[in-house]
Amino acid sequence: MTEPFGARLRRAMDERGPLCVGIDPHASLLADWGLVDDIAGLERFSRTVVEALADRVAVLKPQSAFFERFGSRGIAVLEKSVQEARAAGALVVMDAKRGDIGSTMAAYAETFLHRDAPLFSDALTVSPYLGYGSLKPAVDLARENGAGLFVLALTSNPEGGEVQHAVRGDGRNVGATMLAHLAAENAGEEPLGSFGAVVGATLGDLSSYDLDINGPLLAPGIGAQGARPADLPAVFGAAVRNVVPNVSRGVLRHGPDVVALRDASDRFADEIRGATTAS
Ligand SMILES: O=C(O)c1cc(=O)[nH]c(=O)n1[C@@H]1O[C@H](COP(=O)(O)O)[C@@H](O)[C@H]1O
Repeated sequence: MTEPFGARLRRAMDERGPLCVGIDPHASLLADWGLVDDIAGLERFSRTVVEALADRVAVLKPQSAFFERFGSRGIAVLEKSVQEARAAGALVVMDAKRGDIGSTMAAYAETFLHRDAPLFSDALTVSPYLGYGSLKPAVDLARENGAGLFVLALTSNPEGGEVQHAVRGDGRNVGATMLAHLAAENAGEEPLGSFGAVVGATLGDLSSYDLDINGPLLAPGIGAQGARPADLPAVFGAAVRNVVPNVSRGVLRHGPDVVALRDASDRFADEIRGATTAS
């Protein structure tokens, strides 16, 4: 049986530190790197990030949208990036934020979470806002294939609150409910469950939430969205040990020089280590 994602992630976090760097080939970043906004530019950008970072960070997170905008050739670049990043030792979280119902959700799951699929990734970001239960085909297939999910619970963007902070009849808000579902999913798993939550590092004090889901907390928002590694202990409290902080533009803007990308990533990794071990 394949080792579950949660166990593989825990080991990677212990060995490499918890930083997740995004592969987000924005048109503006391609321009800053002196690349044309075309398939060759996309290919060069992604290859450079993988070459620079896949052997040192725990997780790389390609943002599918930036590849999809080039159509089938963009998807081919995404496939190659995922495969090369995994071969170099990074875990890959595919950021595609999929969410659908029944057999359609099952097809999305087959796309990213079946071990034989060309886009197989260690984990996938998913949206539970068609109802947490709609994610069941993805949960099941992830379990079968040793993969994981990151479920959008409390997102980093200010607009997220109108859905996620909505209070239900039982007095609990929607985001807290998603965390509770994940805690149930991960119950009894050691050393860490495979079903994570996305919880923005930008959100300030989250002590009113039970973040103890026995699973990873993907924390985007550091760098370009204004959060800093030093904020992590105040935002996450004791759950900081399970936080996978994500930085995309904050690292990528230092390219295309491979050494500069590594230095930027190492600086974030050091700051995160300093902030989270001091807590
Ligand atoms: O699921 C995500 O990764 C995600 C969730 C969220 O709440 N906020 C968020 O910014 N993200 C993603 O994290 C990355 C953040 O990029 P930067 O703001 O450039 O560091 C982007 O790929 C976003 O799509």
